[in-house]
Amino acid sequence: MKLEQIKDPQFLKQMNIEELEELAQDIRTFIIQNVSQTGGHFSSNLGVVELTIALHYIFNSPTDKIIFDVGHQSYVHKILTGRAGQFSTLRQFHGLSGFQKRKESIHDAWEAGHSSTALSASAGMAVARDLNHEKGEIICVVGDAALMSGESFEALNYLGSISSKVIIILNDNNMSISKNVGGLSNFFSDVRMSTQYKNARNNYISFLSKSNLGKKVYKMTKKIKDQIKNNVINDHIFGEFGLDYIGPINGHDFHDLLSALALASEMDHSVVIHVHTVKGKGYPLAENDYYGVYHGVPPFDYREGIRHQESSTISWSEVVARHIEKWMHKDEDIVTITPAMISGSCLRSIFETFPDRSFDVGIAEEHAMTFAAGLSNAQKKPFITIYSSFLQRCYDQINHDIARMNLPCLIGVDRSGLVGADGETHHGVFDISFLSAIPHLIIMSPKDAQELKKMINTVFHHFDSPYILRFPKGSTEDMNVDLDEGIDIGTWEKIIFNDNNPLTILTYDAKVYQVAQFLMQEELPVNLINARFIKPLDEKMLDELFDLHQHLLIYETDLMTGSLGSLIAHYYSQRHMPMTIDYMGIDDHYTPQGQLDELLKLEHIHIDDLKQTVKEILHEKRKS
Ligand SMILES: Cc1ncc(C[n+]2csc(CCOP(=O)(O)OP(=O)(O)O)c2C)c(N)n1
Ligand SMILES: CC(=O)[C@@H](O)[C@H](O)COP(=O)(O)O
Ligand SMILES: [Mg+2]
Repeated sequence: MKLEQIKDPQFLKQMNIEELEELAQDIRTFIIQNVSQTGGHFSSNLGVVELTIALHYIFNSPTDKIIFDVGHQSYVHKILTGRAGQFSTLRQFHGLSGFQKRKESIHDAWEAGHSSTALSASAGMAVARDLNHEKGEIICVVGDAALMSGESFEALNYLGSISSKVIIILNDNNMSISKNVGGLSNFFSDVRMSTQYKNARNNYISFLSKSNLGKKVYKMTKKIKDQIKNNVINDHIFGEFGLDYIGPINGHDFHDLLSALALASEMDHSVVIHVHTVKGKGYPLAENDYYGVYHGVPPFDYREGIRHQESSTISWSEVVARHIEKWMHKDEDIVTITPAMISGSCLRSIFETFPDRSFDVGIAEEHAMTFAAGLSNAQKKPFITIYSSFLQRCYDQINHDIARMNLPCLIGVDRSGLVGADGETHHGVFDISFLSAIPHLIIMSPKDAQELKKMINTVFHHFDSPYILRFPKGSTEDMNVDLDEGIDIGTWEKIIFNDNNPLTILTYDAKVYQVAQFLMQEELPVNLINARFIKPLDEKMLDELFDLHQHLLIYETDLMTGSLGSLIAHYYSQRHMPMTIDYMGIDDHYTPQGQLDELLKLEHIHIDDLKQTVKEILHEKRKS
């Protein structure tokens, strides 16, 4: 079938099971061929092909609203709702989003990117529907890992206590990005279909095969309906929450799926349908992918699979992980914690080398942070590595549980700055702003691998405070540093400095190199300071800049409000020290998806924008 011709899911209603199966095959081939070209979320989408088709078969979107938790597995939904033709633009600037997006389609009723929001949102939408006396089901598809996150539990607890109905599809593939963890995941693996439900379902399936299928597929006889209804299981964990439960069912079998969804649509109470699927289904390398290599893929040749590319550079995450691993060999009190990001944070080797001292706590950022606080309180030395954007989840834990008690730890803030294709939900541009307000934190943003390693060394030499170490997505050159080499806390570095230069640029991270290169090439009378500690500020240097009557240009690629520029402005204004300062950074809005270069240009913070600004300031100075 030509998937690009699909306008909306109505066409499904006329199909029989064989046709649905053929469609599933076509969609799988489409995803494998397209996503391997553009890059994007691969295996989660291959796993939900039949499930998504079945959902659109039984329900009527957009009257019925289908919400995908996280949204990284909504590609099949996008194809069935008329967006197959846009897949060549997936996750690109102005292109198709990698998540559900309300402005993209009337079939996208909710949008996310962070995990575990779907149940709470569904509850809100269901209550609003009932208050407005409107019709329509609210259906949310939640992965087994996303379900185990705190917010999902809060919502489950609440849903059982209200009369508004939500249909919850638990998409259980026993995988998070990598293997799923935790007690509940073991419990799910042990759940077997109750014999009673199995019998009732088998009756329904035999009814289906005798019927003419097509549109009638979900019109069950009253007898079969009652038989199944009476066997919806309540003595189950979801029963304890006050929710009905159907399953587990085979998420790649249309008979199973259609019967369970049809039944759920007949019920008048919130119900969980437990669906077993195989993440990566149909692409063997992705089906057997313990570490989540095929979860989110770069462009690759699908005939060969993802190949390791030799490169002269190394990811920032890998630099951090390897150096921490060295420290773990030296100091047995150091422990490593990740909230479900072993693969993205390059922790595989640490987990294999130190199985007793490395902890994947699942998608549980809040727990990860307070767990670290507990370890620190008991004299362990926790290293928690977490993406900047997901750090937003545990603000209170950093503030209340770590910083307030000044518990020593190292928080690695990965993917800080703009991240590119994941877009506005994932850009790590807020962390300086929200962390700089918290007392006791020491915030560091190194310019290269050498400085980063010295910072890690410094943390473990002192281990007296909570330290924040920011590093971006992408790669850098690795550099050798011994474990005893440190750096003075709160000191900045003069990269180019002449007292007579009228202008000083302050920046941090790898931008230091870009700016230095430009200044040296053009031989401009401009100073450059590596403001590698965002907190504490180098007050001695700030005072010196004041004494030298320097005009300052603060160049950031993070949110401007609350960031380094704001901290410096506050420093001078509090002391009544008048300074002329220009600021470059991201304004008060969300940055969309796209390649880094495109986004920097969009935000007017590209190195070319800096060059322009510097020339304008110097021109003004020459005039005056
Ligand atoms: C708050 C938050 N933490 C971490 C992530 C990163 N993340 C995206 S998908 C995913 C795994 C989701 O697993 P599951 O819900 O089981 O869905 P599956 O991919 O297995 O279908 C993780 C950890 C995120 N998006 N949001
Ligand atoms: C959906 C999600 O949150 C993750 O899969 C994220 O896309 C991973 O990002 P990286 O590719 O930067 O690890
Ligand atoms: Mg899963």
